[in-house]
Amino acid sequence: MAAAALPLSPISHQLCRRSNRFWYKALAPRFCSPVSSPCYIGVKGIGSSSQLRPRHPLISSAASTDYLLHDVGATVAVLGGAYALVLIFESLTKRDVIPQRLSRKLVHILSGLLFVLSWPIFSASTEARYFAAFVPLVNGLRLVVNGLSISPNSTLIKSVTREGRPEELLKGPLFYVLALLVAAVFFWRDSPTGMISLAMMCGGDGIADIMGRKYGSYKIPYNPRKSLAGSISMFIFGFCISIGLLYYYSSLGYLHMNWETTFTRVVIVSLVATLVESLPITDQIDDNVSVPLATILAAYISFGY
Ligand SMILES: C/C(=C\COP(=O)(O)O)CCC[C@H](C)CCC[C@H](C)CCCC(C)C
Ligand SMILES: Nc1ccn([C@@H]2O[C@H](COP(=O)(O)OP(=O)(O)O)[C@@H](O)[C@H]2O)c(=O)n1
Repeated sequence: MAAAALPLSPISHQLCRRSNRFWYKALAPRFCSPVSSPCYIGVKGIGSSSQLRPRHPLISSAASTDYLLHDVGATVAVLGGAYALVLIFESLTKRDVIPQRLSRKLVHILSGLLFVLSWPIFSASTEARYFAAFVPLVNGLRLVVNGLSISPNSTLIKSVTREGRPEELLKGPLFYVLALLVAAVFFWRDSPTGMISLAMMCGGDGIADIMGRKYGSYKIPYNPRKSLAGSISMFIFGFCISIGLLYYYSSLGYLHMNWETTFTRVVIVSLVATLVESLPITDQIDDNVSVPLATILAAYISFGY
């Protein structure tokens, strides 16, 4: 059912823009596509003016077909990239080019960041985010199938687990791909929140392990299992990658950042993520849950979308 256009006052326009943008964009994009026009009150609720309109009757089925073929192609390409990435690092580990532990962390860092960087290859369709999210979904299913030893794949297990036990796939790695899926579906490429959460989980948390193990002699007083070097590395690397992603998506026209305030906001969000990661809660909640969740909360409060 198409939404009904009801012009709203400027204040309602702003309220509508900020208060419903999140849920409406994530859950109702199949009914709407971006235009500048009055707010809408429709079956699914209120959507902000710069987001929503019923699918235009003049958008031809040919255009929809083009979008569909474009997104299917992009999905196949990114799925192939994911499979190749794991294979490459498994091969490097097999040939003793790099140690297994470093290989796993590099997969941790590169998988999510390359996934975020791949989002612009998907179409301008409002459904494109779901095609992108299909990639972590397939990899999540792959982790479950292998984690339950239904059909164990030694390449995946060697490249992604600490000790080579299949059931390890059902913890950190599975939470990791679920975080990628959430970022794509609920935030996508026109919100800083999802990309910053992945910058901190993939880049920040990943480098913390590498630098912490190598230079982490000075331990954190409240958590002897983590070190100051690891946390400082997470903050710096996560901040830099976050700014890099925001600049990347701004330069492509998906984001319009106020850079005078953005740096400060990303510093605050990076500090929150680093503090949460340093807490002695790993036995209760995996870093691949606590870090993205804390980052999403901090970034959504800070940026508002
Ligand atoms: C090793 C991984 C997580 C473990 O985290 P932690 O326990 O060390 O904190 C990463 C697992 C990656 C997964 C097997 C593959 C994910 C691929 C991704 C969905 C798409 C990447 C596409 C890109 C173009 C390569
Ligand atoms: N802030 C941090 C994070 C990790 N690390 C080091 O990296 C190792 C693995 O960290 P972790 O338990 O968070 O590993 P993942 O859950 O990220 O795979 C720790 O045992 C520390 O040696 C650190 O020194 N400082």
